[in-house]
Amino acid sequence: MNKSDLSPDYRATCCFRCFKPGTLPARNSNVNDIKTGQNCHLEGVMSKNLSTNGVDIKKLLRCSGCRVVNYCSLSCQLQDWNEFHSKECTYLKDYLKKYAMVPSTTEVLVNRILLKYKSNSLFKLQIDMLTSHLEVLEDEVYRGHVEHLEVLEQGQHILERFSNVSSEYAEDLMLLKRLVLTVFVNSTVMYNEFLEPNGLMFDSFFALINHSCEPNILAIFQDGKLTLKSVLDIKPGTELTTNYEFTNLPTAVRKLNLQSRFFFECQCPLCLNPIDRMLAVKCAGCGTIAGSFDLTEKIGSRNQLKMIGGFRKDGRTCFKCSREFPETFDNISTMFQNCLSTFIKDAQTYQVANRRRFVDDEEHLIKLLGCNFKVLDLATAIKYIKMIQLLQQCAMIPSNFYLKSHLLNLVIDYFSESADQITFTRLSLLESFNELQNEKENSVIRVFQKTHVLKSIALNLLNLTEWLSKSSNQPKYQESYDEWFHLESQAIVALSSFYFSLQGFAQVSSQQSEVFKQHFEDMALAGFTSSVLVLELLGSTSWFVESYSNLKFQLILQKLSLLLKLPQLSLKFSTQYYNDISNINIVGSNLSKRIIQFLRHKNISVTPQIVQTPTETSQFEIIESDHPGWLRQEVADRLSTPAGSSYALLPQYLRPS
Ligand SMILES: C[S@@+](CC[C@H](N)C(=O)[O-])C[C@H]1O[C@@H](n2cnc3c(N)ncnc32)[C@H](O)[C@@H]1O
Repeated sequence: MNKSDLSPDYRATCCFRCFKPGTLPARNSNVNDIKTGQNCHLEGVMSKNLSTNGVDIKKLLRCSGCRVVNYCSLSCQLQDWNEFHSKECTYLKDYLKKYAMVPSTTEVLVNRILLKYKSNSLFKLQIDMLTSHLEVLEDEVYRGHVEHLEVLEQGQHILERFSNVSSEYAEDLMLLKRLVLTVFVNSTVMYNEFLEPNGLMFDSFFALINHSCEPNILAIFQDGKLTLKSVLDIKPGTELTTNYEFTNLPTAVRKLNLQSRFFFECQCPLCLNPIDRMLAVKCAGCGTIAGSFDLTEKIGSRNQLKMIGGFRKDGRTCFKCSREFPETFDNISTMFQNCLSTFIKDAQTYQVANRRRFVDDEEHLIKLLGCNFKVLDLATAIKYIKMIQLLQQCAMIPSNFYLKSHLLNLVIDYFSESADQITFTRLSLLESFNELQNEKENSVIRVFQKTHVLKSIALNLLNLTEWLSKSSNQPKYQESYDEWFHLESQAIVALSSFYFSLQGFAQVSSQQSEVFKQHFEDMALAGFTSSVLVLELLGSTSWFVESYSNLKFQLILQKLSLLLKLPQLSLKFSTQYYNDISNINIVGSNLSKRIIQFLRHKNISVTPQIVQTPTETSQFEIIESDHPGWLRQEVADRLSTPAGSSYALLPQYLRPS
């Protein structure tokens, strides 16, 4: 769940009924218009499987009545027709006609809920029970809360469109308003097997589960079904909690997001802890947290890294185990500060805030900041908010593979002038990759452009693979280094600062630093980081296995060295680099297969380990019942079995201790 996921349109990527991946029908595809006795409109024929670079994706069938929804098969289309679509088809058609655009996924969902609400009394009862926060939003005071503006604006748009399309809706605006809010507060973004978002789900029982930043269950979507997995041992009677917000964001960011989308102040132990574990510096020896950055404090102040007694007086020795930190407290603080400043600069450059007009509105801003930020002048405060937004966007790259697909969306949103100028799906990336292979003949290295992020990344990947195929130093890469860095800077700097502040930096003792330096110089890091970014963006790889922390550290050091204007390091090719690449753990990524093919073609041997996405353990379907208490008890009872070993792929913080 994330507020930015409220309204994307997923219909072009999967079947509207079973969520199997697919692509839109070709515009001039064969039309085979079959009308059944039930007036079901069918357009297109099931085409041969598209096979691009080994990806098999079916072309979808489009309903020729509304031309809005798509299905993978006739059977899905008929099922959907019987349950919902026959009742919404005309409405969607009118909508398309009136607005020359298709309604967002949220709108379609609200419409379906409304239909069921009116025809099913049990469902109506369940919906009426759910939290909508309508009262809060009717309250003038809350309307001034900037963090709710986005939700309010979206809600308002939906209402306007609904009532413009159909007079029926205009008659019952109050109900519609409540349903819209109910959907906002209670719906969940679904993910496909590649962990890419592919729809919005509403389940009146799942909606009863509260949030925790340390949840005990994880919602998984498979084959159109919602499954709950325990991520901790759960004793019968324990309240089930899931995470509405990404749990590995800094506390301040999590809280802001939860407040703005779900209207509550999280009081979980993690949020109440003054130490923000996402911004903590830990001792590599004993794990003691030596300090933690506090985003609520004034930017520009040295006090940003809070001392909490983990360092001895010399500022670089662990209080508990006497291990020496690689840097003094002050240096760490300064470095972190520098990373943050870069964020701010980037944010200004790309005018992220332009998309969030309210940030520039002084009055709103002051309301948003409230008393916590009195110390900030307005200009600093604006910078601060921009930075928070960037953190939100960038902080989610590492460690949690459930975030990758989300990042993908953010990247589209962030880098493109208009989100629909670029379709950043796996398929399009692969296509661009091919396209660029030809372009590469001319040795063009593109400077990063907003609308060309996809191509730039693909090109970087191409550079990387070419680079890998040669054993000598490549001076041209040295020349293009700045461009590469530019391309990656937004995401990578964020990543660096986070990992630097997390375990990465502290894992390196001073004894190791020489070794690292050598290793670091030896690595073709610019290429490396590109490849990681690509793999990460594809959302289908877990990070690494053996080389995990090591490589991550390389990445961090490199970026930090640039930020801190340390001497440029030469970028030499090394066999170590191959080894590291081959250690990447691949979760069925087609792009990864493509890379491997490419590398093999260049006579580079790679033996990736294929790891399956976690599937089997502790799966329980949610079955409709008329009593929510039943759900909790039943599921809690069943989930009391210890979480099994198949959780190895879960993010660390979700693993049973
Ligand atoms: C999906 S609903 C969860 C079910 C809700 N508690 C109910 O009884 O209808 C989301 C809403 O529950 C409340 N909520 C969920 N988790 C919470 C938490 N950890 N602390 C406070 N309120 C929470 C918030 O009001 C939020 O908007």
